[in-house]
Amino acid sequence: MINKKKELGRLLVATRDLEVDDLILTEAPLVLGPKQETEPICLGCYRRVSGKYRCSRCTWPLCGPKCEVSPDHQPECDVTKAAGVTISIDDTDGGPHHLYEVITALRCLVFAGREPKRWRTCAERFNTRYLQQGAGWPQHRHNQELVVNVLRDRFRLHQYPGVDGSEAAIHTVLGLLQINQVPTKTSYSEVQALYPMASLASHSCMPNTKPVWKDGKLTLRASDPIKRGEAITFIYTDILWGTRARRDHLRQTRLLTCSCQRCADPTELNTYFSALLCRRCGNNVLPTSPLDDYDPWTCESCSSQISVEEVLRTNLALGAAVEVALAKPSIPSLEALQQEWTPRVHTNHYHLHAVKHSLLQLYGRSKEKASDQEKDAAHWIEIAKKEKSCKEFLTVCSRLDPSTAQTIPFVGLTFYEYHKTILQSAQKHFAQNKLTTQQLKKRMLLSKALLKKAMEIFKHEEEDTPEGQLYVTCEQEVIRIGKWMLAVGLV
Ligand SMILES: C[S@@+](CC[C@H](N)C(=O)[O-])C[C@H]1O[C@@H](n2cnc3c(N)ncnc32)[C@H](O)[C@@H]1O
Repeated sequence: MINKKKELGRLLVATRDLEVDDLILTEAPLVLGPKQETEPICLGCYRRVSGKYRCSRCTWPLCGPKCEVSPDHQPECDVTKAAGVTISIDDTDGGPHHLYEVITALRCLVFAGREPKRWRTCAERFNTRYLQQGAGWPQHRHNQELVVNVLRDRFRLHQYPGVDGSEAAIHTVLGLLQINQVPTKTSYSEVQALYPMASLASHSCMPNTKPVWKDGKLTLRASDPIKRGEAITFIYTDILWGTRARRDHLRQTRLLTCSCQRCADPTELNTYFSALLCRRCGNNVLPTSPLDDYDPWTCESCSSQISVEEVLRTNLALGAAVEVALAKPSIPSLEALQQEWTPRVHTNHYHLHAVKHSLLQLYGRSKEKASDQEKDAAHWIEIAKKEKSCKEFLTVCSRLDPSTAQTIPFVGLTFYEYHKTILQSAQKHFAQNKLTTQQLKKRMLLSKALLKKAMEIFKHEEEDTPEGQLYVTCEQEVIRIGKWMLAVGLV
């Protein structure tokens, strides 16, 4: 049901008490398209493209002939062909390509021209805060140069029959998209979409829904119990960022200031996800009043304070170092980074959390397929570190995202990596007569349970995605462990 609240505007509320996994809605998008900033992707299915295949009608890079006739691709295909434009995107391996910035706005305008009544009914409900900012909005100049001018000068959208391609109309759809688009994870990449209902859901950093994209539709299920009358919420930022980073991002992209329970909690649900360490006594330094951007941070123990500017400088420097290290990850470089920064920030700090996720995949990998004899002391040290990192990573994620709805790739993969540590050390200790048969059986069952946890998390993922493939690997591994248990007489 659509409701209204002074501080939130329109919002969706539950019309009855909902249990976890209860269906809230299933709906097709009004318009779906690439995010404004995106790498070259197929405009039919949203896979990364190599650039080798071009649409025979319009020359946009696609992944093959099937996508030429995809209904999603038709608006820009028609407009590009009519304008006689040849698309030249040569560097498909590089980063985002500016030409993609026009696509979703163009699709909205074509849709508005073809189905004016449906567009108007929905657009009237959408939030227009961005539009009220007009040319004062920092994105306005960027949009003018890279979307409005391109759509008019190159694609001649204003001359395309039945479409309002005026500057004002283009800025309006860009404004509506900015605030009301729902990040939508298709099988191959994250895109943006406007939905008649889902676009009205409000934001929370502790969202209560689980979005699943299947067969061209968004299905929304409850990820937490939701009481009748309570808001249905999404997260419009990254759940694995610290509070200041999330709040800044939300203010810049959605013009909203979040004050949810996590944002208001200095410890971020007991994770210490943004905590720094005190230079004087080494204890946690936390925001004194987390919803105030200018208040200094205070040490929990000795009460000494750090200015917000220093906090931001520290996060910026650590973030930059992590970005460099993760671009070419290796155990020595990531461990060196951890060692350098753990005296300054909490071990759960969000930037170090990302480092941990990379390390937990790297540990034990080089000798994973080696024979038992080849697995030396260094390998077993790595396995011990891997197990510790997996446990720590999962503990933090379970507090920030108990349902795992928002952290599927990270948490699912970590459960998979975790099972390897239990399996390998159990087999080693059994071979060394350090485990009884019963203890071995318990370890094997734990290892299988971890795999099943990963499978549960990946169960909705398509088979040709990395997560879908990992689901299959987990399934095969469960069978392999079962056979091994049978062979050694454990079952
Ligand atoms: C996707 S729209 C949601 C529908 C919107 N409430 C409306 O009135 O049309 C996002 C906008 O809703 C408002 N909003 C959503 N969640 C909010 C929150 N947690 N705190 C403050 N404003 C919020 C902000 O104005 C934000 O830009």
